[in-house]
Amino acid sequence: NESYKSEFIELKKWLKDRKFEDANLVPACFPGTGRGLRSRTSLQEGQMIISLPESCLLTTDTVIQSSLGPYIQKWKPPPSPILALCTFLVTEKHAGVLSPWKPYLDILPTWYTCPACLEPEVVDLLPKPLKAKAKEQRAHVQEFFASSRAFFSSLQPLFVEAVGSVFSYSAFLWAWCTVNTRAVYLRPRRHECLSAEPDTCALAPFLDLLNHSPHVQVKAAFNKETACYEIRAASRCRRHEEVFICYGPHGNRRLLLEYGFVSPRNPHACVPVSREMLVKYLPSADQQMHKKISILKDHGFIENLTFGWDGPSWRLLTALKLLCLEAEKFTCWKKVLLGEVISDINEKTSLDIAQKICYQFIEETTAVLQKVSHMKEQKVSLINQLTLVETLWTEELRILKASAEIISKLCADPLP
Ligand SMILES: C[S@@+](CC[C@H](N)C(=O)[O-])C[C@H]1O[C@@H](n2cnc3c(N)ncnc32)[C@H](O)[C@@H]1O
Repeated sequence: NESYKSEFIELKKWLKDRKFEDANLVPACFPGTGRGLRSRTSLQEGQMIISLPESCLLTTDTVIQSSLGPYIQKWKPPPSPILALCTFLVTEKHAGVLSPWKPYLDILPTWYTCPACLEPEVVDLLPKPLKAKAKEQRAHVQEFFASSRAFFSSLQPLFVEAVGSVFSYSAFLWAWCTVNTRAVYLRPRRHECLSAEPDTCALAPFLDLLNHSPHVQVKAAFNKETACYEIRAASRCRRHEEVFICYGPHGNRRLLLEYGFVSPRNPHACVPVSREMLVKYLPSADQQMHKKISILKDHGFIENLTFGWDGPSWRLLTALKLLCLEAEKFTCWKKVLLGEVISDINEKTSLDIAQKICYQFIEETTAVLQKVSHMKEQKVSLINQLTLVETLWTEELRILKASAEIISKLCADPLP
């Protein structure tokens, strides 16, 4: 239980002043998921989990009505909605005790584990496609910061200190991560003084203490009639247990990229197979290989080929069956895409290749895990970041092992 902590007592008072009171949800620290909210009572399907009045939400309306408003209205080209929110967070954090948002700012994390915040040597340990996206994210935030500097300079009259010291890269990165990992979605709004990019983010104090579970369902939206952001349970929650919401049916790579965490036993998690890996174990002398690959491309079968908890995906097996088609059966390619069995040999060869790919992945994953474990011993300061990466790979190894077992069964009895 964390509700006795002074920052939560202050937050509760602040929320009460804004017409929000909740006796059921209690901030607490949970093994595995960290800080979140616990329910004092059991929650039934359809029951309201939380209903947060509009007066508690931090949106671009809040920013425009603040002392930043006139500066935003003057600035050309108009700042984006995200820039407005980030600027507000940095400004209010800097204001300290003078900020009316202090009780909320005080419960925000002081650091994040989004890829943009990870050390380059940790990013290097990520799976290749995720590594590329992590680098893109970092480059995006750096470029966003660099291109916003002139706007920050225009705010100098609001500060005693040099704006450069208030709007440092680390302060901006913190604000960007706060918005990106915690904001809820609101229907797009439009302000003439902001750019045309979608203005859909709102920070929702207290409500944003709810952690994600891929196993729950909720209904969340702003209710115009009650003027509250409401979340209703779509599945049951037992009393005294952590209350979860679902951020979306995301796999672990996406959760890490967007929110900086990984969900163990995530049913949406999978291990993707790249194009290079798909063809690696095929006979190189196949004259029809180019044609086969262009058929796969034309029919959208080259992306999203995965190993999952329940084995190689249907798409992966179908792509492999087409790539393994014997020369004399090539004309049957349409039937393959429709899921028809062409021959025993085609079924067997494609499964063999799926197995080889899976075994290679298992080997590679085990090697990375060893490297991470080594680094954890040597770089103690990076332990949190390394543990995150380790959890991702450990989950992927579990998925691959589950897939390998299923393939072995299918190999023993390909046409049950
Ligand atoms: C909206 S906040 C939820 C509250 C947050 N745990 C806190 O203490 O402020 C979202 C962040 O919580 C963490 N989180 C959410 N669900 C999680 C989970 N199932 N496991 C671990 N961390 C989780 C991630 O850091 C994520 O970026």
